Amino acid sequence: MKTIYIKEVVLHNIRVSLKAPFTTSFGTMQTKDVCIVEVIDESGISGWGETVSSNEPYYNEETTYTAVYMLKDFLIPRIIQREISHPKEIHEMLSFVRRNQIAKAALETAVWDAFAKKNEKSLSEVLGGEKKEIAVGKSIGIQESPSQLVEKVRKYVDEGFKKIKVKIAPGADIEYIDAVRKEFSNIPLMADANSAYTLEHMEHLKKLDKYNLMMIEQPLAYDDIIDHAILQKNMSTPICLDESIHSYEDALKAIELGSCRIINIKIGRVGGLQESIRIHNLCKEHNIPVWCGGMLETGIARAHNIHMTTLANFTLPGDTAPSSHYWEEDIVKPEITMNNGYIQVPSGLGIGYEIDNEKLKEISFQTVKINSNQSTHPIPG
Ligand SMILES: O=C(O)CCC(=O)c1ccccc1C(=O)O
Ligand SMILES: [Mg+2]
Repeated sequence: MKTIYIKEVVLHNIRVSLKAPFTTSFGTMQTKDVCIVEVIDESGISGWGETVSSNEPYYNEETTYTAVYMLKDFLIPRIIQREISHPKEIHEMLSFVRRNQIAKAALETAVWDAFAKKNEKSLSEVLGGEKKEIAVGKSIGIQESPSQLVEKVRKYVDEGFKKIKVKIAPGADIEYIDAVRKEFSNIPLMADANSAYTLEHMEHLKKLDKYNLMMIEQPLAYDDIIDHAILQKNMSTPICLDESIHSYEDALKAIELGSCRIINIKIGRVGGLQESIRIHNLCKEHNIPVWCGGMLETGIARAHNIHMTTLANFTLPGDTAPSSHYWEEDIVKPEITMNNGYIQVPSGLGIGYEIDNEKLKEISFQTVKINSNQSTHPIPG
């Protein structure tokens, strides 16, 4: 495989607006700032990544601007003007910085894209993926009433989505799930609580067991794996962890403790594609199915998600809805589309979608070019 030399990194800061506000137990999102990371190698190939954080540290501790800061002052200086023999090395190279996984993933995924392009392969090929198409699910935010939720679910079932995920929180849970199940007795259905409950709610959460849900995602605290193990022993619905899993080590401990039976892998949350692959392989060995979570990404990070989902143990549909479900305008061409609940994996080089440079320029409010280590901090290596 050809190595790449990282000549320059360009940070394009953009602001995007959702077509409709998205409400979870931790808040409502309408717009967000995204830092698009462009890694340019010596032959002029560009690889693309993005920060999948939101502007507020409510899902996890990172925000778009903590990520931008980490990228500029620590992460880019570590890899700029260096030869990279394989992108799987990046995670280790960036490990001198504790956590900040979303910032690391934005850079690491861009290097994977550039490396795949340099070697004239699709991202899926260099990751070792197998599927040519991936099954897609839809994540639905908290609605005003159960009947409004039922209408949303009807719309997405009609569009062909292979899994319906409903956000829940205390006060918007049993009634909502009950209404959906009454109307759709057989659809693949799950709930995501985004850490809205504690063990005090155990008897309440057990009421969900009768609805034949595929899983309940992250019911308890964002950093917990102990209480989840207790809850899992007392609930028949499989627990899926999202927020609690930041690394291979976290996944290993959660599996050993019995904290979950399914894991949602988000490239941003675990610090990149290499760590995602390690978690995927670990889960495969332990018969833990995985699926690809979403962070309301633009087309760039969704493309990474699509390629990652081609790995064999992504056996459940992911939160990788088509472009038209998110932003007023996407920045990839052609936009990501779905057919009967499947997205065809692009076979072009790297992420396989072009960046709409005109649009990117139009919506960038700040562009920063970095082509040398200008950090005032000591950077190892
Ligand atoms: O991108 C998507 O469609 C998934 C949306 C979603 O559920 C989500 C969006 C932002 C932050 C956290 C989550 C989550 O999976 O918990
Ligand atoms: Mg989640």
